[in-house]
Amino acid sequence: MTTSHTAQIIDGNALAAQLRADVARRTEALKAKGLTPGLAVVLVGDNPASQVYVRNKVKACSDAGLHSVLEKYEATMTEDALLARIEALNNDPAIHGILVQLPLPAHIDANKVIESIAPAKDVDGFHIASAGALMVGQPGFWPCTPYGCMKMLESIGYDLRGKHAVVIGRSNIVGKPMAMMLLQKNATVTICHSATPDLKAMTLQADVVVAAVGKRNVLTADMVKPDAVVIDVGMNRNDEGKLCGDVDFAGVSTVASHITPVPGGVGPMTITMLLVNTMESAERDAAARGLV
Ligand SMILES: Nc1nc2c(c(=O)[nH]1)N[C@@H](CN(C=O)c1ccc(C(=O)N[C@@H](CCC(=O)O)C(=O)O)cc1)CN2
Repeated sequence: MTTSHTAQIIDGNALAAQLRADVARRTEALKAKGLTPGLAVVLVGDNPASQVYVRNKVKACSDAGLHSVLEKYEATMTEDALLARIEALNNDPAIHGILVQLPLPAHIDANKVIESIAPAKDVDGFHIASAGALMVGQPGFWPCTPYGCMKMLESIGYDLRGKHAVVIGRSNIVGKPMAMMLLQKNATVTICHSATPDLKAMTLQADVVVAAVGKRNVLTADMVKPDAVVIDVGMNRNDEGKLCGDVDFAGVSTVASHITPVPGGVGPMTITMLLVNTMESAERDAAARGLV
């Protein structure tokens, strides 16, 4: 007799809705004390995907009751002009979070721009001060995508202590901070990347796999230990043009205990954690002003 196994899906849309409802409640509480959380979203250029993301961020703010401003600039904007705008937002008391949508046009140094954001308003968590704070376990903003992955693990009551987590991908905004967050929860962490000689040998030892490479079918069923938890951060298009992740979802679902889908998994959590970080920033401001 054969038994078929299907992993439980961790539904990013449902979890995002719960977290956004909590942000909305906290926003109301802050407004009652006279402070409205505010987010500035800065877009330079006309990248079509970026236009959709910034629209979604502004809408998410308005749905949760946060104030937001969308600053859109031509692709020809100079780096100096952008730095001047960020300086103004750093000094604007109505703004608790600043995000500059990436990618930026090639003539602008993205690192320089990110480093110009005041760490206290770095709700994307991309500033070196935020990365350093995460590394040493100090308070600071965590980058939204890996932070969302941690919330997904928390949502299934997963205890990372003593577990082996394998992160595939070493980007500054997902892979590296993801590894630090898992380590902070006492997992044993392995980071794999394009120069890892035998990826399968690593993933077969993993209790948790986070795939964040940006390449289809990086993780297939034969590479997964039975009952592992699989988090898919990838966003790719298949041959039919349909959105898909880095993981062979159908195959891996027959082996894993839990899995995140694409779309509807990590993606919706990214914008949600941006709201959470903006709310935290506003709450810190309220505390500093003696309002709470
Ligand atoms: N300043 C930033 N720039 C960029 C970030 C970021 O976090 N901060 N991340 C990405 C883009 N991004 C948000 O900006 C983002 C990407 C994808 C999703 C999402 O919800 N994906 C959905 C599918 C959407 C679709 O159907 O196309 C999903 O996976 O379910 C949200 C945000 C680069 N730039």
